Amino acid sequence: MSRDDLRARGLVRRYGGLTAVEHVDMDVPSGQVTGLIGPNGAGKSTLFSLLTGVEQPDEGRVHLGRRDITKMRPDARSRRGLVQTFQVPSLFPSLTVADNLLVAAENRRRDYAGGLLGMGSRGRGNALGVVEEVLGSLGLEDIRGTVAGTLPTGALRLVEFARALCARPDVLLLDEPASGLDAAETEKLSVLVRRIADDGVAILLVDHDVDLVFRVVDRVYAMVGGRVVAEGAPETVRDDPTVRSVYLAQGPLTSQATTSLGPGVAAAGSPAAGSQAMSSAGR
Ligand SMILES: Nc1ncnc2c1ncn2[C@@H]1O[C@H](COP(=O)(O)OP(=O)(O)OP(=O)(O)O)[C@@H](O)[C@H]1O
Repeated sequence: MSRDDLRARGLVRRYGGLTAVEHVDMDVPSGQVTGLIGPNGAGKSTLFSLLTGVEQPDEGRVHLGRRDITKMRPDARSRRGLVQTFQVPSLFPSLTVADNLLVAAENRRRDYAGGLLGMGSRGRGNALGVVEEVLGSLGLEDIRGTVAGTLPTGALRLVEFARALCARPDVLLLDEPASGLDAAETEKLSVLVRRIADDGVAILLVDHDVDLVFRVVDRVYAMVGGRVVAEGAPETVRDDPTVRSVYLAQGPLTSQATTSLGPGVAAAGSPAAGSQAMSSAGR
């Protein structure tokens, strides 16, 4: 196991009589994109919250590298390199794009900051450098001075992605990053996700756009009713009989077909994840 892999074992989360996540094992290795799919209510958001620390499991453990982070709060996980994006972008609406990114860059974990990029010794100057690098690599220079609250959805989502990158993640958890994006924006996002993973970051991609997930990931987990029903290479999971039966109403699960789950299967996201993002936006 690499220093930066994320690993979950035997995770269980119950809400009263309902088991939302039932003995789930998951590996999110560095340098790879790992996908998580499943129909409405499958347990994706709950599992995501167990990985970020927003929720505590009733059973099971979460490890970041060799460190057991099961009891660690979300902000402490973030300082150790486990960074997430939110379904509702968690930006300061009255700050410019560049200032939003600067806040994220300056909040980077201290232990890492003194190392790779010399943040500890050169402080704000290097945070500015990180912001410039991320603005450039995502092609966001033109909107650097735009107030975040005035941006359209597509640009907002890219800035949210940029904010997460400014925190220099080892593990990046992406919650519905393509929600509200058009085809061109989704394509741009998928190229970026792939590039970040190729740079050695461990990425977990949770999205209702099954086509996007199958196109981008190295491995995928499919959840139904709180359990992982299939896992492996995208082509293996796509052909799994249980996965096929769950998605049958959506048409063939080919990497060419547009298989975003329709209204009968998908929802805009769980209330828990949404409220978490909203409260984060109001920091
Ligand atoms: N805070 C909560 N209290 C009670 N039940 C909950 C809570 N959060 C989630 N659930 C239930 O747990 C199950 C899994 O929900 P979850 O939101 O994790 O699924 P999901 O796969 O993310 O769905 P979606 O695709 O709609 O976001 C559902 O039956 C849901 O109603």
